[in-house]
Amino acid sequence: MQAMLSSILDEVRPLIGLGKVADYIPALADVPANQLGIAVYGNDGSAYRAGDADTLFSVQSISKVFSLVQAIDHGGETIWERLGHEPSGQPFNSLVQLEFERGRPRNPFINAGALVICDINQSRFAVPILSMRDFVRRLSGNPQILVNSVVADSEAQHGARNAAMAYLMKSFGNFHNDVDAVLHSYFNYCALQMSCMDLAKAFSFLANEGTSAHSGEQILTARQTKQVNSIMATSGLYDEAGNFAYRVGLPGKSGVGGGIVAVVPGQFTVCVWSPELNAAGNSLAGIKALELLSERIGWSVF
Ligand SMILES: NC(=O)CC[C@H](N)C(=O)O
Repeated sequence: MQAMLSSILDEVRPLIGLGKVADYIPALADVPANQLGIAVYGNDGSAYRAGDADTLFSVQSISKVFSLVQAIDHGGETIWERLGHEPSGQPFNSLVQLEFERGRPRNPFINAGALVICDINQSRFAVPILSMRDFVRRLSGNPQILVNSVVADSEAQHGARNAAMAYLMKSFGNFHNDVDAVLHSYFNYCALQMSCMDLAKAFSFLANEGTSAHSGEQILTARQTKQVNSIMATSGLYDEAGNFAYRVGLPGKSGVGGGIVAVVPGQFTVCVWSPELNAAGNSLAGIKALELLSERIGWSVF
């Protein structure tokens, strides 16, 4: 595995320069584009890493999985009264479908759906940002994980589109808390800083029927785990979810910080990071690395 990860990084490195680092959040535009890392965490506790696997980066939309798991943990099936679990076929920050569908987002991994999930969590936790931080620390086994407030503030200053989605949903009665308060939480969740290894460990319960492979803690039931993985497989990469299924064939979740986490159920989780994105806002070299990995291990969920 170790040799395989190093050779995959060597093969995808030439793609650096062909994508574009996210710049609509100004603090992300400063991230050096030539970084590349990969980490694997096995259900047997084995850990493998190559490249910049321990460098911290902004998790961005990967945090949408943590928010969803918190909401399921509290509300179970009732959360689906507020949003769907269908692919959207639209960019992650699209407003068009939301108007047509009367403020009910297609799924929890596009921004509108994540904002509804954050609204649900806002009603539950006294200090939602601290609850999230502690949850992620527990999931990853790393008590040092922090939010980068420079990134959160930078996004808040350029957050008009997310605010528009939240207000549109409020106009349809599908948003219960103060919009600014929920946006503040959402931007802070997105600005969590983690490494590939932190994220691979944090997602390990999704490869292990709901139980964290490193702590033994049950996070979700096996049935809920199947459900979260299925939404990752159908919507984790927005309007590129079909292409990701076709090329990689694993449940995955991306973020505009350039990270992608993928789950090999029953075996391991993998996180790859390369900051340059393709037109859909997903890591260009990251997708290629995962495609090579799934080919080499000869395994996919399809
Ligand atoms: N796809 C992403 O990672 C988007 C997250 C980003 N914080 C936003 O709301 O636009």
